[in-house]
Amino acid sequence: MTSLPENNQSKTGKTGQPQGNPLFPVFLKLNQLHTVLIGAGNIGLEKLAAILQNSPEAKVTVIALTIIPEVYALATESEAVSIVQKSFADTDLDEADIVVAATNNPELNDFIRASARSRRLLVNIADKPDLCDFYLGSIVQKGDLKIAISTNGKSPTIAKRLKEVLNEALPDELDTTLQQMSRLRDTLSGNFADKVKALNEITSVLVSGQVTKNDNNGD
Ligand SMILES: C[C@@]1(CC(=O)O)C2=NC(=C\c3[nH]c(c(CCC(=O)O)c3CC(=O)O)Cc3[nH]c(c(CC(=O)O)c3CCC(=O)O)/C=C3\N/C(=C\2)[C@@H](CCC(=O)O)[C@]3(C)CC(=O)O)/[C@H]1CCC(=O)O
Ligand SMILES: NC(=O)c1ccc[n+]([C@@H]2O[C@H](COP(=O)([O-])OP(=O)(O)OC[C@H]3O[C@@H](n4cnc5c(N)ncnc54)[C@H](O)[C@@H]3O)[C@@H](O)[C@H]2O)c1
Repeated sequence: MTSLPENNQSKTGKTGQPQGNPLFPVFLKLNQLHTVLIGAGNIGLEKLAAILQNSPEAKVTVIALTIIPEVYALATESEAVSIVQKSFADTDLDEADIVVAATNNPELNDFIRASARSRRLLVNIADKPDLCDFYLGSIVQKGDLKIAISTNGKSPTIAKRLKEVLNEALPDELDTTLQQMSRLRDTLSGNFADKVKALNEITSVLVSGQVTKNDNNGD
């Protein structure tokens, strides 16, 4: 992707590491967690679609006063999604593990955030960075490979464009390589350090630069 004009050089911090996005990425098993999604308009639909595209078996309860037909249609594709047509109440979070809100009411958003935090639940209020404990990312997927992109909220549009660039650039064969490596990993014997060494030697052809010291720590 080409830079826009006046692109500044990235800064580095005290440790020499690049400064910038301080968010810590994680990959959640939403089929084992209960997501409560409040709001079922266009933005609620986008969030539900993003959840189900990534985690088709995600357990989601959608709570909203009005529900657009597309949300019903999407919900029928998954047994783990249920829809409750009602006004949001604090107790709707009693069984929740994680909360995503997409309502058109700023006071309600504040109330949902307060309800979630009082239960120590992580909450995302769509498009309201100040109210979020976490952001949704733009996702590139090739089989078992998944890359999540965040711009630290600076430009979701760039996250989306970068996803498109990477989707084009990454070969579909990458997943074949992943499956082969997974099988090979299962067949390797010896101690942990030997296995890590073997796996790094086999994959060294994938990178043009030198093997770094971190390649041997097995994390
Ligand atoms: C990645 C993605 C994931 C997803 O939502 O699934 C995502 N937004 C996507 C698209 C998108 N969102 C918006 C546009 C219109 C263009 C524009 O405004 O830029 C487009 C582009 C489009 O639709 O074309 C509107 C928007 N979004 C936020 C604000 C508020 C603000 O910035 O202050 C406003 C203005 C609202 C207004 O003006 O009222 C905020 C957030 N949006 C985030 C995620 C989080 C930061 C992620 C990061 O760190 O980069 C964060 C902070 C919180 C959150 O919502 O989680 C998804 C890409 C899907 C894909 O890959 O295709
Ligand atoms: N639609 C867009 O393209 C867009 C783009 C950027 C930002 N936004 C913002 O995102 C927010 C959501 O947008 P939208 O288009 O999905 O709105 P929407 O009006 O279509 O949907 C809002 C949802 O919130 C629900 N809701 C409201 N009060 C409720 C309550 N007390 N209890 C339960 N549910 C309740 C409604 O029933 C509805 O399902 C808005 O604040 C909007 O300004 C929308």
